[in-house]
Amino acid sequence: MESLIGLVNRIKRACNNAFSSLGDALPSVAVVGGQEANGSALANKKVTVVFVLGGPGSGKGTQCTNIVQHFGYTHLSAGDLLRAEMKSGSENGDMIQNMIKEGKIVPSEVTIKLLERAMLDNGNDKFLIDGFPRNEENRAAFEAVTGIEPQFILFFDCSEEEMQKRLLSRNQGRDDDNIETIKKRFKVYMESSLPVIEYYNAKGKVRKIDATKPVEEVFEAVKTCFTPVAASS
Ligand SMILES: Nc1ncnc2c1ncn2[C@@H]1O[C@H](COP(=O)(O)OP(=O)(O)O)[C@@H](O)[C@H]1O
Ligand SMILES: Nc1ccn([C@@H]2O[C@H](COP(=O)(O)OP(=O)(O)O)[C@@H](O)[C@H]2O)c(=O)n1
Ligand SMILES: [Mg+2]
Repeated sequence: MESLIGLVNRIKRACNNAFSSLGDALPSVAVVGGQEANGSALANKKVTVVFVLGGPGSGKGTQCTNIVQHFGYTHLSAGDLLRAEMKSGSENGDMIQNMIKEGKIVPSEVTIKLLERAMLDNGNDKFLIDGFPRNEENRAAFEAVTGIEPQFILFFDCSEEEMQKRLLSRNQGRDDDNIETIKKRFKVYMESSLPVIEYYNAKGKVRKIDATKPVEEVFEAVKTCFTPVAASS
């Protein structure tokens, strides 16, 4: 018997033949992991995603650890995934290392693959995606590839002075926590990442938190963003 995918593709071919004068051919259905998907294996896994955004050193990672403990999400840090990929000896290792050292944003293709794999490999269906999307290319590509619309955006708003102080005393041996790279990261944040936050703000999806306060106070504010969601699910 003809498979569903075969049938869909046959119908599309027929439509393309019939309407070829109308322009681009319709895309074929991709088969991922033996299942039908729209270019992403995630199309078959229903997931809830919260994007955790804010400048370098604003406290994203710290608060994600707290959220995981209280609200059952799985924390995926785009930066951590890229650093692990770099250390794994991947063919993209040198490129990732250079981008991080320069404070630049790694092409979406690489980061999205890592995020997709992490979500598929994890049994949980609720994810905090920390430090992504960091520019318009990240945002548009993630939406196009995965079809995932974030539940909301947690935005840690912090002064540059405070973020710089925190980064310089983070002590995690990171190549990019030096004053030269920090300045570059702040510039990329202002020019490329803030517009993404503004994009979601216009859609009413941003929960803004004053992140200059001490960790415990920030978490009190964070809790108010999650409690209604947790109670209703
Ligand atoms: N509210 C806070 N007040 C003071 N220091 C903080 C606060 N939140 C995080 N830190 C510290 O600042 C540094 C950066 O925090 P981190 O969570 O790694 O930020 P991000 O992931 O946004 O870069 C870490 O050393 C962390 O312990
Ligand atoms: N979506 C992302 C996230 C991080 N990165 C790279 O990884 C670096 C560190 O990101 P991070 O999220 O770990 O940094 P913090 O904001 O936590 O300090 C960034 O400066 C980028 O070079 C990226 O290219 N694309
Ligand atoms: Mg971080």
